[in-house]
Amino acid sequence: MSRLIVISNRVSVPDKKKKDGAQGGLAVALGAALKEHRGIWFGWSGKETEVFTGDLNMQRTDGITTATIDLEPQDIDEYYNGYANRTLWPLFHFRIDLAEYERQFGSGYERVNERFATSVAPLIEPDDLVWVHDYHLLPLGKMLRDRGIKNRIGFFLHIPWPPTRLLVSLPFHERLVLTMLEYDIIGFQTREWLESFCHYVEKELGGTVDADGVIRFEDRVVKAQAFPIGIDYEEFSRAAVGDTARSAYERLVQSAEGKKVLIGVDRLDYSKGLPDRFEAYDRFLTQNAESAKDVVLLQIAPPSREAVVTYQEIRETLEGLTGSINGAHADIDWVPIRYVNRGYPRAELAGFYRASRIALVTPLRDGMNLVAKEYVAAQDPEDPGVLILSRFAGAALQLTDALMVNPHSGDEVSEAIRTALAMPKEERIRRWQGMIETVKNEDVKKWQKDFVAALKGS
Ligand SMILES: O=P(O)(O)OC[C@H]1O[C@H](O[C@H]2O[C@H](CO)[C@@H](O)[C@H](O)[C@H]2O)[C@H](O)[C@@H](O)[C@@H]1O
Ligand SMILES: O=c1ccn([C@@H]2O[C@H](COP(=O)(O)OP(=O)(O)O)[C@@H](O)[C@H]2O)c(=O)[nH]1
Repeated sequence: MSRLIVISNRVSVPDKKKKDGAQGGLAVALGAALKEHRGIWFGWSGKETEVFTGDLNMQRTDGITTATIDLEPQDIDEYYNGYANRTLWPLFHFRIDLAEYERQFGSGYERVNERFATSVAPLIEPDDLVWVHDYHLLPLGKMLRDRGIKNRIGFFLHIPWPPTRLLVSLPFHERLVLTMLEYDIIGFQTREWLESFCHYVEKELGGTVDADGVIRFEDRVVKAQAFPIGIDYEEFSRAAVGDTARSAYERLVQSAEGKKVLIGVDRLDYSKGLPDRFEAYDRFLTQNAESAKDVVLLQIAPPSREAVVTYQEIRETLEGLTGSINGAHADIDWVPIRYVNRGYPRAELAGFYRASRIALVTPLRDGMNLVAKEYVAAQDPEDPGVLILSRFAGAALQLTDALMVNPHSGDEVSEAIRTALAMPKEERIRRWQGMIETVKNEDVKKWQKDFVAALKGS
């Protein structure tokens, strides 16, 4: 079997003993995928160094070999906080109002991608398959080609691909997309993002795309395809009935004192639609005063990308909203929102999910959203809860039995909460059965198997 060289910005082997567990979906999925293959996971250590040396730190953790490099403060500022998270992330999540186009972000992004290429190239052997991940590393394939790497190289985008009319607002958009045509295969989470990419290639670059997603541009032939990512169903459903999950379940059930729990679990990110969600819940409490005290919202929101101002602002907004909603509705023995600014290990989350009658997964845009799938996987088949899901999450294309909402509409979300609370058990079971098959069958193992097969060209 060929070795797999996985390259992503963040390298973080899921550590069962770690207390916070808030790695984000990409790290969780790649940890699971790499356990299936021999190979190396390469990327940034998450640490700073005064002067970039390119020294590799190789480690073997939990059956996975990792190779990491440290970056200079200026690199982190311009590449990770800058171009990746102040330019591409907002633009790709349809927030051109938040996207910042600073020239030094672009040059920092290219410099760090060059540094990645120089450091990882010597690790690549002739038969290896190379798999690059996410918006931090769009041009890496081209930089590896420039260093003589002839291996099959694939790229997977974990976030949405924006419509052409938005993407063209990015200075040098053509140059960036042209570098992507050096990959052999490009994967997207959904058909929608795939189609947007193909539209750009045809309209802006003048390339051709055939019915199988084969793109032709000058001398390049690249295959583009959708590969919806899943969770490690086997591991997660095992964890969901383990001791940690059971005590987390008990803890939440006891503290809820008979109230129905609504749960949200999201990195503190403006793309997750948290202010709209809180406002919709506020509306629900106001419009349903008689049943308001029968519910409680638990929002777990670990801080994310804290050096970026828009992330500091979303934190302030939510603190203000939580205070005003709790102030307006609370009583001496009841607080409507439990807002928790920390992360929990997934085994604990599994218990919290199972103890919750409703999950509110209402991002304004999301590449996939693994929390939605984890919620479904953690339910009691005899008495499952209801998933309220944004139609703008990648997961909505697969979990069609969820209660689908427009997250921008407070009325719709408030109404969905009412419907979910009143939903008869038979309907909850029927909807859950529709979703669990997808979560189980289209899991992370299938995702990595399908992508690797396409990467091999088989
Ligand atoms: O590494 P961070 O900056 O802390 O951010 C965490 C990850 O966020 C994004 O996750 C995406 O990937 C998930 C799995 O495919 C997907 O379900 C979700 O919709 C995406 O938002 C980001 O794309 C990752 O690179 C980050 O590591
Ligand atoms: O306190 C937390 C919050 C989140 N997560 C995990 O982080 C991932 C979030 O992935 P998702 O695709 O929903 O969103 P992302 O953060 O990657 O945008 C899921 O596996 C969650 O279980 C976690 O382990 N602990």
